[in-house]
Amino acid sequence: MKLALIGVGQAGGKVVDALIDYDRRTKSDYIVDTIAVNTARADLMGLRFVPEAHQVLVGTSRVKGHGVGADNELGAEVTAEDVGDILSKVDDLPVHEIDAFLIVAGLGGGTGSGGAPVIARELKHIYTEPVYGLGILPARNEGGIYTLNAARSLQTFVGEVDNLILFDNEAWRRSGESLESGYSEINTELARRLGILFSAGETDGSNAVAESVVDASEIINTLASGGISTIGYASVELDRPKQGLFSRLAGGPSREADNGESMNRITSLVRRAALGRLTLPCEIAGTERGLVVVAGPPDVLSRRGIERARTWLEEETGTMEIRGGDYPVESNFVAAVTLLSGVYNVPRVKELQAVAIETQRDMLAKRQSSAASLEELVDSGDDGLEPLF
Ligand SMILES: Nc1nc2c(ncn2[C@@H]2O[C@H](COP(=O)(O)OP(=O)(O)OP(=O)(O)O)[C@@H](O)[C@H]2O)c(=O)[nH]1
Repeated sequence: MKLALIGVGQAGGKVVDALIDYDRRTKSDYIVDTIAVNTARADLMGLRFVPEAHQVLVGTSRVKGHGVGADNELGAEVTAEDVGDILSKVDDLPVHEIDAFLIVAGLGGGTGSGGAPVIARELKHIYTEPVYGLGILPARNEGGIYTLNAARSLQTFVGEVDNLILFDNEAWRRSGESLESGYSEINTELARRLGILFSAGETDGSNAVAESVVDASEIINTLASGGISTIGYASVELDRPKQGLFSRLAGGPSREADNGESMNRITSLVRRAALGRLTLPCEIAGTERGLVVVAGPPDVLSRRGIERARTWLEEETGTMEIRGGDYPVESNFVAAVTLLSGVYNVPRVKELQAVAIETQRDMLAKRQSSAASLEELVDSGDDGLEPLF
């Protein structure tokens, strides 16, 4: 499946960088083009793979290239004011080659959290291709304002995109790591999941052994549930010599994969992917739609294994809309990716909303009490001075 990526804010840009890096190293080739949008000049300069010509600095007349300091209302305003500059960059992309847009942003800050929904709304207005979001939730220890931003942005963003894939930093952070090296590792994990999912939909059918390959329409139909999605992943190394890193297969041996070992490997991988650490932890029962992709060398891609895993996921989620297929690649591992779309039972989102309501109430109370204190202070110094105006 071919995508145009738009990274908004610092996290958005860095994650897009990580996705491009994975795409190039593995030759998965699902990214057609990229754009990075920011209010901070320094963040754009830090990008490694999004070329300068594809970068848009917004809000210069208001924030002079210094960012919006976690003020997501300001992030939304300046993005809306300069959205013409972003749209003219999108206009330069080969849109006829893409299947969808993916807008990537951290939802806890100001630029990505405020700007991403604005860009989504404009793209949906102009283009017929689906517009998906990839939103990153802040970790708990980032503080109230990040939580409040994320809760508000989530509500707006999910309403503007065709589907919002979420990644929760809280579920992925590890103690004892510096913030930067921690982010770099989790961005790579995220890139691997999206890389396998979206490049699976890129298999062109020329492959003689690819009998049940996933295609772009299956990904689009799965995401068509709307709402929020989460992605699971599990992999196992094969006991055989390494072959390349992860390159697409062109032709290959005939399929002799339906033996018990290959079948069991696949069913156990899919269970681990769906029940292990998801990009957004949630209860999988009640999921609206799902997709299972199993990637690996064709001689171990058991179709019966994938079918069994698909049926298992139908039972676990309680929906009949589980699609499944394989993705033949040269590798010395087998990997399963599960895309669960339209998930509702998400404790973290409920928690974010509850904390955000409390933070908003606290902020309002503090604002009122500061206003009262200031009035008291000024009044107490009543020395007969006339106010200026
Ligand atoms: N996974 C991941 N999350 C990140 C990364 N960098 C920042 N974040 C998260 O993204 C959130 C938003 O931060 P930024 O992207 O820096 O904020 P911004 O959108 O640039 O907005 P302002 O800095 O306020 O202008 C933070 O709360 C972090 O949770 C990253 O490299 N990877």
